[in-house]
Amino acid sequence: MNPKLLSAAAAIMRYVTVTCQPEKPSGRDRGSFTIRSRRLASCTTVCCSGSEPRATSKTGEKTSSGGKASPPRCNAIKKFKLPDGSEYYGETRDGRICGQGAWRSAAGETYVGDWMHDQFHGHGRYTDADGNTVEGGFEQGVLNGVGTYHYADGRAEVGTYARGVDTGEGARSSGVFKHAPGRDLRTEASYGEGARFSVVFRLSPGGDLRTGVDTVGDLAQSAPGECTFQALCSAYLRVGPLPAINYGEKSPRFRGCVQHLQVGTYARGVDTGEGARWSTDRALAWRMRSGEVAGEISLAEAETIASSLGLPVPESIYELDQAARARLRESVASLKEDSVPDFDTYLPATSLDGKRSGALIAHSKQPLVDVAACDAIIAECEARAAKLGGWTTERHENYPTTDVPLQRLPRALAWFRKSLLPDIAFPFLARAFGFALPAEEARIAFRVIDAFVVKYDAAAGQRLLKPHRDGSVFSFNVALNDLGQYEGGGTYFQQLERAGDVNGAEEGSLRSPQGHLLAHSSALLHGGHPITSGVRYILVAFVTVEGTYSEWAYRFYEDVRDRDKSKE
Ligand SMILES: O=C(O)CCC(=O)C(=O)O
Ligand SMILES: [Fe+2]
Repeated sequence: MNPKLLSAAAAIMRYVTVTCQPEKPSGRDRGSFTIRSRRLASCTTVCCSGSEPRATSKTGEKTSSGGKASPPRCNAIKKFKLPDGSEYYGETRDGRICGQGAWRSAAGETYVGDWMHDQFHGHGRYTDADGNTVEGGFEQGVLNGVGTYHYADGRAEVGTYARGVDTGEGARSSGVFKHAPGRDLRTEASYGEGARFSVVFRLSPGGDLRTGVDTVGDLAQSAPGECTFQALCSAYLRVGPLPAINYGEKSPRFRGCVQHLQVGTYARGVDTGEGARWSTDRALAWRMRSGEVAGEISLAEAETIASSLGLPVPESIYELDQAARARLRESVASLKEDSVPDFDTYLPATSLDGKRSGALIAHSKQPLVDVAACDAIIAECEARAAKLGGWTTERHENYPTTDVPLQRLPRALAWFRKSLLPDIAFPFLARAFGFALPAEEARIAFRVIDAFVVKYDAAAGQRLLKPHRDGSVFSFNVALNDLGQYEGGGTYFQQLERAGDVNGAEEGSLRSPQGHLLAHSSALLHGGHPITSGVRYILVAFVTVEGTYSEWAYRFYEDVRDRDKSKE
């Protein structure tokens, strides 16, 4: 991601001195930027009124954690548009960007923080259009010093970065990678419990891209030297096997997330010291050395690395805050084993030790999410799709859905973390699958690894989702619109179809009215039943359980899958 910083800063550099059209200085109007930096806010209101020069930051904080420059003196707050459609709001000096300010590109990237000579310089936070964020010290447009990455898929990394590691032509622009021949591009991915692999993209001196699975060391695929991220991913996907995944069957029946593939060390601003990386669910951690994964480590070791860098363990984008966690703990503790469940169950099963029984599918009898919340999510999705070029169709391996990931929907994501997970979905999972879980504490040990809104449209785009198994332990979906808005549809389960119409399931499909929640073991063969008219929206989430239970999760998944397959 960081090479983008270079091109972004360079683009500004080219335009700002020549063409910027400053609007009336206005110290308080922050335009439409989301300004997250407290320092910026204090600067705009306190330090930089009119043309008063500013000697030091009012907060007394260091200007940069990596850059050595003394704090620049600003002389005006300006807001302007650049010819490429990007916008800047903040301090300037002699017609150049200098001091503190916020920038947003037409594609949706943002940078909030310190600037000098039209470049990111000092302390700042850059977010690319996919929601990947890096926060730390910058020097002349590249990350320098200590920094924290938050990847859009939820993984995070801390490390020490230094300038001057020139790896050639590395640059990422609008999803296109240009590579220096001979340079290795390494990616690695996590597919939930015990399911991980890494993959290398290697360029031959002739510029061909070769991809392969790291553990196999066999670089089999070749593609042109310049390709999109998607092409990188599909090049990998054609290479095929998921070496450590061992879910027993190869795709195409496995639905995982292409999004989990991340390109690492590939351009300037490379991390040069020791760092740590975490998986999305924070169940796994790796030691990072000079931008390379240097082996898996315990969570405690990763925490030690972070604190030696003076950084906290990065929070997961799906993490519950303290208050939400306390509510969840309380509501799960008060669950009564013998009360009548307010959900229908399907596919009876026993726990792995055979001592408790329950079911693998649970469907709420009542709406659990109110109409306003459902409508707001659909509206946010459609607004975002209209503004930023549509729904994604390529995030999931083999079984893509037309979806928008929740990290691109800030309001929906906040609601999901603060309300849906702790107050509705996790208690529901605890209740429905408590029989299968290996310990009491496991009832509050759920972790989301991916969440997104899917749109099925009978007239255009996706009408159905073919049978598959998800790459998580439990999956749930919330029906976001009313049954009257489409015909057909619903969540299909092969076993329900085989068993005949169980409990109102038609052709094996459970049709949920708006606001209802349907949760199931991810290992069941299931899909999106075809819709024949209208539009269907659902919110889908893939859930694992905390690392302590990974052994259990692995066995549970295999057990369900094997029994499911034996019924095929
Ligand atoms: O359409 C449905 O109800 C199922 C969706 C699903 O299985 C998925 O997105 O993985
Ligand atoms: Fe699924």
